[in-house]
Amino acid sequence: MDVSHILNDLNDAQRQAVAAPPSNMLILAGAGSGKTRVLVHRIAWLIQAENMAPQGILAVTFTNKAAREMRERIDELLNIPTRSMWVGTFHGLAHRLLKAHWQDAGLPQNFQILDSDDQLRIIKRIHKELALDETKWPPKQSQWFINGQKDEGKRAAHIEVYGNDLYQKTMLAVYLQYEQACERQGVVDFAELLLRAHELWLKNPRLLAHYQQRFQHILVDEFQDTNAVQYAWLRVLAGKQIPIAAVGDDDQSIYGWRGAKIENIQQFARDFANTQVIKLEQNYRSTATILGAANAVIANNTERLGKELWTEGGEGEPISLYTAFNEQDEARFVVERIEEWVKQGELRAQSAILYRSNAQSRVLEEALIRAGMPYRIYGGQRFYDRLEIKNALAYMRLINNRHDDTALERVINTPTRGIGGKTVDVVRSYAREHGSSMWQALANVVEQKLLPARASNALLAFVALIDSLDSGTDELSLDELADEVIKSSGLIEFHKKEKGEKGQARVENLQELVVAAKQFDASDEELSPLQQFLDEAALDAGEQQADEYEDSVQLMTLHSAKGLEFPLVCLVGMEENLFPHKMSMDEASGIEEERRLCYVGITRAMQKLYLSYAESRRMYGNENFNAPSRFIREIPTEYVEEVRLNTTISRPASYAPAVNGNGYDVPGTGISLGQPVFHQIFGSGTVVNFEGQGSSARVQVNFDDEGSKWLVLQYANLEAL
Ligand SMILES: Nc1ncnc2c1ncn2[C@@H]1O[C@H](COP(=O)(O)OP(=O)(O)OP(=O)(O)O)[C@@H](O)[C@H]1O
Ligand SMILES: [Mg+2]
Repeated sequence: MDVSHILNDLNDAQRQAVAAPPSNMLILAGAGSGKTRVLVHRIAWLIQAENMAPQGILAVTFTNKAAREMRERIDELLNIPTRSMWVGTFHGLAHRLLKAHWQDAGLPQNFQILDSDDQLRIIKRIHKELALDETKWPPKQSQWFINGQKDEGKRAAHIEVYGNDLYQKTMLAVYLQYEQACERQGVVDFAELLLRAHELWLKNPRLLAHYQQRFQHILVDEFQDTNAVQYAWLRVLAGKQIPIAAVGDDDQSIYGWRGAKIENIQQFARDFANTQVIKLEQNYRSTATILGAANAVIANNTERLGKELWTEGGEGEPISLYTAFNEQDEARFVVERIEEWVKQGELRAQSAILYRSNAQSRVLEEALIRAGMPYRIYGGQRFYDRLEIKNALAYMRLINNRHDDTALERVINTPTRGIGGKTVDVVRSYAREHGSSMWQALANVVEQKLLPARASNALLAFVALIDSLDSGTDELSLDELADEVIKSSGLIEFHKKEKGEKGQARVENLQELVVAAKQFDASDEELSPLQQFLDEAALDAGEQQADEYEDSVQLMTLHSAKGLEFPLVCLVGMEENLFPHKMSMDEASGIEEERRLCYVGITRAMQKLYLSYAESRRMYGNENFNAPSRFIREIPTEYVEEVRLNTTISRPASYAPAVNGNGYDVPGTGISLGQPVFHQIFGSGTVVNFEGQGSSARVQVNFDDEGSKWLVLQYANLEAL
């Protein structure tokens, strides 16, 4: 068998890594040096040259998308079926194991994955039951505590409270109740997936032995961001016999806040015998200018293992730096640059806008919409995270498992069907007192006449609805069921009646769910298609969005950009307090993690990089005046060119009479573009456009929940926020 093609297009160091005899290996190298490429070629090599069976390969990637791409690349290189290969994220692989061995893992067969919203909902309820004051004990803090403990491999039973520490005592009480609630409902949160998968090895030596025989090689990408449980899981699985190849870059460790441990890199060579350490030093991704800037920024970090990166690539264009007047101006600038890019015949999909916080996306999205430019948010408000989709899925979850209280609470009165908060309270307390699910409690509460007749009837109607939907599941295909659910539940009618674009979008999303169900490929014969669909929805969380195939600008947070590359990158919001983030500034290690995030951002760019910051920025309803980010100063000036534009926005300081639609202030009204406002009916939103002036002025407001509306200022009674 000719294997030479697997070694083509690799440099010497890469080739050495790809073709090495199977052994423990650590590839430690900077961004764009071909780590992921080496991993893919290594797998192909192991199969073709070392005769390993595809099912002997276990590969861990950082996202589901990366897993799909890895499989495709191997298909291309080898032209053999790779379905039996295990490729996925830690969470995906853990889920697969738990589904296959639910009994050994102590889980119900139809256990559900709990996403972070639903997790918070359960924790809120526990806080209520424990009568914790929400201002003193924010549920988010408990959520953070619980997940942090699980990431460290600790269950409530493992936690010792020292002395009379009120914080620890309280957190432990919440954690204990939370464990019970999850157990009762048969739900598993993200951190739990990993923890259970790890315990599965420890509790079932025979099962472990089975997988140790099956897998002949383990490979891990983005190793610098593995947390304690993930590392322990790998270590136990690998044992002394399975070689493991890990690739990573300590300078790109950006999930410390979620428990990732850079130290795992140093630990690796100690824990895995005869580890061969390979360094890759040539960058193939970026121009010399971009690489020079990235190297200069990261050089300011003290805690580094130390690596060199060089490129044969040319100098390329300078990095452009734009000082925007405010966030609207910044968004407009970025969109114009991308328009220019597209005019030169380039693809939109080759351009990316990267930002530190999700909340920054809205203004950018609005500017893109105004310019009629398709865009896609990668890893942001994902399809399966959208409210209407989660509601529809909750119905399906309830059909699948009546004891899923979280799903029940979500939809019992959505859309409204006369089951008020008080009724739900009665059902909830009943369930709690009797240690039953809410579904069981429903029947008892009605039977024992604990509620007024009207409330009881409403509950009975709800029970009948779910039962009748369920009775159809055997005959209906998955998409027919989804269609039936969105119709019979009243969800689609409800959103149709909602006015504005948002309602329309929600209706479209629900219809899209039926399409998704139709396209769904239920491959596991042992589980019902519904169960598999729900699992996939919860796990994949819509990394694949509806418009994936349309040529669109890519928007994402810096965290989601890891491992990706784009010819054109716009890195926005380069301001102190925003990036580096305010929350990180108290500790040196926090700043270093932000700097690594900046290094990740810069090194995503292949040809051209734009940096921008806004002198004033409205976020979360406040106007902020932040200094330019320190990371800008850390880039040597020789790489940077400042952009000056004739901006059409006049600054309030040098107030000039505004022209319709062009100026900043709406003349004679005290309202300005970009201003957050509140409307009695439509809620909060932002002024994005206007016509006329004074008492005849009309303004266009983008409401957070109600979409965009034109309002006559005089009658709208807008409250400036
Ligand atoms: N020997 C090579 N010849 C040509 N191109 C290469 C070579 N090695 C890598 N590349 C290209 O360089 C780019 C970066 O490679 P890759 O994504 O594997 O780097 P990485 O080290 O995984 O980066 P990151 O740290 O950002 O994940 C890719 O476009 C890849 O195809
Ligand atoms: Mg990579």
